[in-house]
Amino acid sequence: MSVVQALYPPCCCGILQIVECGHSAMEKLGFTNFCGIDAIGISRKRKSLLKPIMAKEDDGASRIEDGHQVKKPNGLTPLANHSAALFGKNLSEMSNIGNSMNICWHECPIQKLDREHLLQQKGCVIWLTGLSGSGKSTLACFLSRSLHSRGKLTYILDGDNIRHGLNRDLSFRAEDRSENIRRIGEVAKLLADAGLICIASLISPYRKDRDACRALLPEGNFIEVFIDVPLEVCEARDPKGLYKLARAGKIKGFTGIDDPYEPPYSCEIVLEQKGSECTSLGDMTEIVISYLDKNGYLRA
Ligand SMILES: Nc1ncnc2c1ncn2[C@@H]1O[C@H](COP(=O)(O)OS(=O)(=O)O)[C@@H](OP(=O)(O)O)[C@H]1O
Ligand SMILES: Nc1ncnc2c1ncn2[C@@H]1O[C@H](COP(=O)(O)OP(=O)(O)O)[C@@H](O)[C@H]1O
Repeated sequence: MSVVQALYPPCCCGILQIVECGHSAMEKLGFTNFCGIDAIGISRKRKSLLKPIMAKEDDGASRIEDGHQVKKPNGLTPLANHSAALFGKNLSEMSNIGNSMNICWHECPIQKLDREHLLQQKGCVIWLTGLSGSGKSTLACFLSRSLHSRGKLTYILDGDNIRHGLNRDLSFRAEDRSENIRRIGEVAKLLADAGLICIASLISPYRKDRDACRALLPEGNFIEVFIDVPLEVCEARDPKGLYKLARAGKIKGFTGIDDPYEPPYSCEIVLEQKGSECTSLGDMTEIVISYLDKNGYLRA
């Protein structure tokens, strides 16, 4: 008898279970045998859907490979590489990421391109960065409305809004801002992979955090838009009265006052003021949308 950790039911969305299967049950339930290991499956036809991830043969002993004992903390031993090859998978795909041990990436036959075809657009992230009061949230809404009217699916990730839920545990200390941006970057990546035009609108004051989000996405999928509005203008707008509080020392570490904002060295789009005039929201929207159009994001 073998113990196999496999997807059950054996399909992409199956639940990972440890299944014990013996020879007698095997035939009755249509279990299959591969590489000397009895494992659960529906039929031989569906064998390709069966993705055993780790197995421990019933002697319970751990294997020695290259002079090392191969045993995972949960007591399961990796399948031999020839088993992995049978499924077109290499055991090196088993990963430890951060604190997550023994995890494995699962592919689905419906991919980003299929979703893009359905939506007739290309999934991407428009990353709006700039000081508080520079107009990020307003532009995000203008963009969303304009794209919506062209039949394009968008979703806004607004820093302020995400801090009401997913990121409510984060403060405005540098490391928390970084974590805020990292999480939003990861969510944006998922939305872009879903085929959406994701509009992320957050101060994201540190260059390295924005660059890290860019690095999460395929080349060309991260469109950084710097809303370059001077501090004096933002401060004069002060729609929430936060600059006033920051100047009075009632808010510590306010971006632009006593916390830094690092403008991008190079980014896809810079929306600047024209002299003392603010670029109109209509013009800003048009600049971003023509960039998307010219670069093929508005078709599949
Ligand atoms: N200390 C400090 N510094 C900057 N901003 C502050 C601060 N405290 C509260 N706020 C309010 O939080 C909004 C910014 O949230 P973000 O998630 O975009 O910030 S960051 O990217 O993590 O820096 C920001 O919203 P916007 O004005 O829309 O940018 C402010 O309303
Ligand atoms: N291009 C613009 N010209 C003039 N006022 C603007 C422009 N963009 C935004 N505003 C105004 O500036 C204020 C701040 O805009 P908001 O979108 O809340 O900025 P942010 O999200 O960057 O804090 C709002 O009162 C908004 O109406």
